[in-house]
Amino acid sequence: MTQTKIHEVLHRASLFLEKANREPKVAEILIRHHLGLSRQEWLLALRDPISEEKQIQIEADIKKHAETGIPVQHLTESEEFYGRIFQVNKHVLIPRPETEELVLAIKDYLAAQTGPVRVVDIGTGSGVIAITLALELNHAEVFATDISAEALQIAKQNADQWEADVSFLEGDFLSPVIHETTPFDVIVSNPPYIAKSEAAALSDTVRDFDPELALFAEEDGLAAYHMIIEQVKQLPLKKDTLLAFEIGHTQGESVKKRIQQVFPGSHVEIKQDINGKDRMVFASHLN
Ligand SMILES: C[S@@+](CC[C@H](N)C(=O)[O-])C[C@H]1O[C@@H](n2cnc3c(N)ncnc32)[C@H](O)[C@@H]1O
Repeated sequence: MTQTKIHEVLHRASLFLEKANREPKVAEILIRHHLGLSRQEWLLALRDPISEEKQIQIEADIKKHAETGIPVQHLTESEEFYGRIFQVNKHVLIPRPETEELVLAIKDYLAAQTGPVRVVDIGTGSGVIAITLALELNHAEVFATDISAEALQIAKQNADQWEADVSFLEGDFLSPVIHETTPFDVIVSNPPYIAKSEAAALSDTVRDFDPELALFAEEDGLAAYHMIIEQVKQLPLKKDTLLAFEIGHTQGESVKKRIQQVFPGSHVEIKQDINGKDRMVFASHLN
């Protein structure tokens, strides 16, 4: 009897997902996960036989994903961010590629800085922004807050795994660092920014699986920005302190206007992502 090959399972699973209106690429990710294959090993292994036991496990996950929309990252409990694998679970937002662009833009902003930098990441979730900045910047002192104790637990595990030095603090946006007396160089946040009214239009993969706390905000999705901007006013600031937000693509002008109202004379720039959509707001000269 000829044994089933990996590429045959891939073909079958991809077709199944396509018919279910799901992304066929998920098949490769799940098969690699179950077989413990890296991207490099994958191509070489495609013609290898696969055991019946593994086929059953893979098919069960493919079916679950097709039927419920459960994100592949929840099945593998991991996601790559900025070239590193991070643990994720139902308590944290699955990190998005747009947020990698935010980290890159912050690195660019700090490129000329030679000394140590102080960073606070607000609503850290899985910790990807804080941990990546701690690892990518020279001599960074990094703080990260979240209101979710469960999210902070995952963030701490990720920091331990990557040996990143980050102080994680539980609390409301900037509250845990509000009494700091030394100014931050970077105040960064990818806060919840989706309006509740948009929930129905979201894909089930997002709406039913990312934590509500990570997705939705009042005031048409702007409430978190408003609260954070008010809190920034209470912090000691330097001229080149950067306030960096990830935003929903329609929110740039509203967030910019609010920053300029609270900090007249500030320099505020709306930045686009790789798809040409407004995705970040960077503000400096806040004092
Ligand atoms: C959009 S997620 C971003 C997660 C992570 N920074 C990322 O970019 O993948 C927003 C995060 O803000 C947290 N959050 C929501 N409300 C908060 C609040 N009032 N204070 C602190 N964190 C909050 C959520 O728990 C969630 O982890």
